[in-house]
Amino acid sequence: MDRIRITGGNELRGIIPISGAKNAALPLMIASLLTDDTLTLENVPHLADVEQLIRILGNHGADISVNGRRERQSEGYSRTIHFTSRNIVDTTAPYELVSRMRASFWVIGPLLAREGKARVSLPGGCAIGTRPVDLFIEALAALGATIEIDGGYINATAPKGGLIGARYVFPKVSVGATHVMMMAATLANGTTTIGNAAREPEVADLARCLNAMGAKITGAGTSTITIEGVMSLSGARHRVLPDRIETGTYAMAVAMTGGDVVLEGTNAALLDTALEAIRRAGAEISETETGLRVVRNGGGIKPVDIVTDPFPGFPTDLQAQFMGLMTKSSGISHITETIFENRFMHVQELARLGAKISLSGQTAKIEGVARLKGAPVMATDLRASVSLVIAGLVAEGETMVSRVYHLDRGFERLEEKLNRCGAKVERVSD
Ligand SMILES: CC(=O)N[C@H]1[C@@H](OP(=O)(O)OP(=O)(O)OC[C@H]2O[C@@H](n3ccc(=O)[nH]c3=O)[C@H](O)[C@@H]2O)O[C@H](CO)[C@@H](O)[C@@H]1O
Ligand SMILES: C=C(OP(=O)(O)O)C(=O)O
Repeated sequence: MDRIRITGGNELRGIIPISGAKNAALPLMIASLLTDDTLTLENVPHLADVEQLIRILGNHGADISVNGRRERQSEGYSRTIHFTSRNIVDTTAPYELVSRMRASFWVIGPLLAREGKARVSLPGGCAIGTRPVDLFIEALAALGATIEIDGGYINATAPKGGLIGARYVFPKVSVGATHVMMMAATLANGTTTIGNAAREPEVADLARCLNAMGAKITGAGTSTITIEGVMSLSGARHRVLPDRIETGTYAMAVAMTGGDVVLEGTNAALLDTALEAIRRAGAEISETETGLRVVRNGGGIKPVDIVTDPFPGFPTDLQAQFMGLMTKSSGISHITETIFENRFMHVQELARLGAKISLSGQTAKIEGVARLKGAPVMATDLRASVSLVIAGLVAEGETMVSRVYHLDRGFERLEEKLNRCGAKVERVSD
């Protein structure tokens, strides 16, 4: 199993190309099941989750071809991939495939809308909370589907004439359930209105792609989305938007080590709240022609309190990384997690490096320390693992991160991107 060895103490200086967003690419790939035509996606990141979803879509009958090419001068590595699901050969998404990744459950929306039925295993994904699927069930039932849970699977069946447009207000904001209801409603009879919809940029990106395929969606990116059902969707070509979580992660890494880095191919509007927190922590962030420039030349790291929230709030997917940054601040900061009930597993691992963190319910209190010291640590989930890398970049000596398969789910060529900017990060295969 691979591990990552970080030798701390180097500033970051240079250019980091930002990849296409994992959390946009996954629902976009799933949307290809809605049409018998070809959906071409550009800027798809090369990640374990993308490879796993390729296997899942293949199981439903998708024909998938990849054009590998380097897309930007300073070496972006994302790929263009063509997805063609001429026929759906299987409407079952089996446990062995779905249990490894939460987003694979979302195939339920397109399968149900196009084929009138779907049998999908209850999902897996990062162990950051219980992560129920009640909102998906309610949303699909609102469109007329009959849902049964049987042997760890959800069996969903559409009415004879297909799904029926409806008005549904989510009792709680859910990114995944918004994606699924929006996809399912594109082929429903009549108009669907989704209230209290997730406003994440990835939802708006999915709607842009669906509209390019012939869907009639307005309001995506706001909390009310309207979808006028159409008879069928066609193929399209769509570019995946930049990864705001990768952007925020590297911005926090620079704030941590000090230095001067341009994050290429991304933009501030994707993560305003997080950038504001990083600025308050002491980094300067400006927009450039090619992306975002992050600079911290001396001045230390200031303590900043944050609370995670659905977009446009501070993203839960950047909470662990921000905690990594705060371990070296000059005072006391508080981080409150409101989205997932078990997303503090990085606390005990950061403590191995010398961080001083105490937990009270959903709030962590971080007392900044003058020095962190390298140690063996274990990645517990995707974003937790990269918080250990951020801490390792300034820890004295060597930090060895194990279980890096978590990291490979969501960070494309992390070692290479950091090393080009002066870090010392090495993958060790046992
Ligand atoms: C692949 C992907 O895009 N994953 C992201 C997506 O996950 P995901 O779509 O799974 O997250 P949700 O927005 O659905 O979850 C938000 C909250 O709603 C709860 N909930 C959700 C569905 C449901 O049926 N019932 C229910 O109670 C969840 O347990 C959680 O407490 O959004 C999360 C919140 O921004 C991010 O952390 C994940 O990185
Ligand atoms: C939690 C995440 O992914 P997933 O929803 O697939 O578990 C994530 O991307 O941080």
